[in-house]
Amino acid sequence: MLSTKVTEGSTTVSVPVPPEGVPFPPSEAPVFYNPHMELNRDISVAATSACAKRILLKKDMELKDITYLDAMSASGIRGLRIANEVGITSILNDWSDDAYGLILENIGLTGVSDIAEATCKNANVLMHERRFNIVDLDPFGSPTPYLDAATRSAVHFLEVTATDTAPLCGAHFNSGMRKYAAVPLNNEFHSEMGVRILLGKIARELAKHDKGMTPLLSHATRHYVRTYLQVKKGAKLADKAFKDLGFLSHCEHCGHREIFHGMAISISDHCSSCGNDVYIAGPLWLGQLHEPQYCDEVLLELEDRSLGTKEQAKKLILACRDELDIPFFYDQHVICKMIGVSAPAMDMFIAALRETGANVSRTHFTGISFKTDAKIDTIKDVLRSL
Ligand SMILES: C[S@@+](CC[C@H](N)C(=O)[O-])C[C@H]1O[C@@H](n2cnc3c(N)ncnc32)[C@H](O)[C@@H]1O
Ligand SMILES: [Zn+2]
Repeated sequence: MLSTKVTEGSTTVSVPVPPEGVPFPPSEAPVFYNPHMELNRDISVAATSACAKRILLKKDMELKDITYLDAMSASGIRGLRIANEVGITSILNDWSDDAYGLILENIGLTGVSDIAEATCKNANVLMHERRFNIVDLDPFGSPTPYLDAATRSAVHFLEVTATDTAPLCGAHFNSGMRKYAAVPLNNEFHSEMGVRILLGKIARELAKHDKGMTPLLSHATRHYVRTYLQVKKGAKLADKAFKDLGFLSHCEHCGHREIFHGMAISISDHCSSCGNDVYIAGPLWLGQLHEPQYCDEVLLELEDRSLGTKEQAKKLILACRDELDIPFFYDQHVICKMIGVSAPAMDMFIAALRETGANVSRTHFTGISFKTDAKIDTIKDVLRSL
């Protein structure tokens, strides 16, 4: 295998050069490496370090005794960065022999053999056999085939990437139904819907193992969703998580949205604002996507490090931290089109909406989106007035 050295953060590993003519990202290359996921990995290093510090606050253990499973390692770059840049023990697993060989080579290259272990197993088998303080899933496409084992294996934290955004966001409806057992809506806030469908699925998988979850940070970036969850054992905590599951209705006629907490509930299929038929999505996670204090911990970690995507990462985490805890956003351009006005500058619009007494924030999802507790009619009145 032709290889080249890449450095991310303070870690250098060997990665394959994809054969000529192989489309990018090179999922057909002997071992996968996607340079466009550096942002994802930079944030993972900072976020996992913040998780490790939280474990140390509660447990009498040393940093190197904390275990982090990189369940689908490929070249090992993610887990090796965690070992090298965070100092906890990484278990680097991949079922491909080519990947396993490269992981062994990279452990030597990075000089972390005292806190790195390579395994070559089906991730599901490994996660059913062993428990880890932190479990990280970074599969091709959907993480759903691994969630039963991962939610069983993760003792303190679970980190998940999903790149199957088309099923999650409603563009591939049947596939989304099969994988997530949830109804998505392919509308202007589908990206947030995708995050909430993924979290809803994880909450239900954790509940099977009598575990509850607290989302610490979740973001939809480019072609993927990434989430960091604190996991806690206890049937009551699992039951509590169910209170954060529910449904959302969306009226495409007037733009009104409504949420319904719980699984055994009755939902009107008529808009309470204009009376037209609504679309209903769910079950979704309706609770928090981010814990502001954790976001601050991650920001501190980012500040202390030399990272290729540092400024981009900080901007993203700040946007997540400052987002209102409301389970949907509005797209300013969609509402403007609905009422036939041109879109005003976002800052001016947000200031004017705040003057009505409403809470308003931007979101990390898109530059033209906002969250608010104002009613749709108030939003429209403000847009008409500008
Ligand atoms: C998206 S890549 C991982 C990328 C890597 N985490 C990174 O940051 O560069 C997915 C990897 O999962 C491996 N894989 C797929 N299914 C697996 C399974 N059931 N068990 C173990 N590894 C698996 C593939 O061989 C591939 O190397
Ligand atoms: Zn309506």
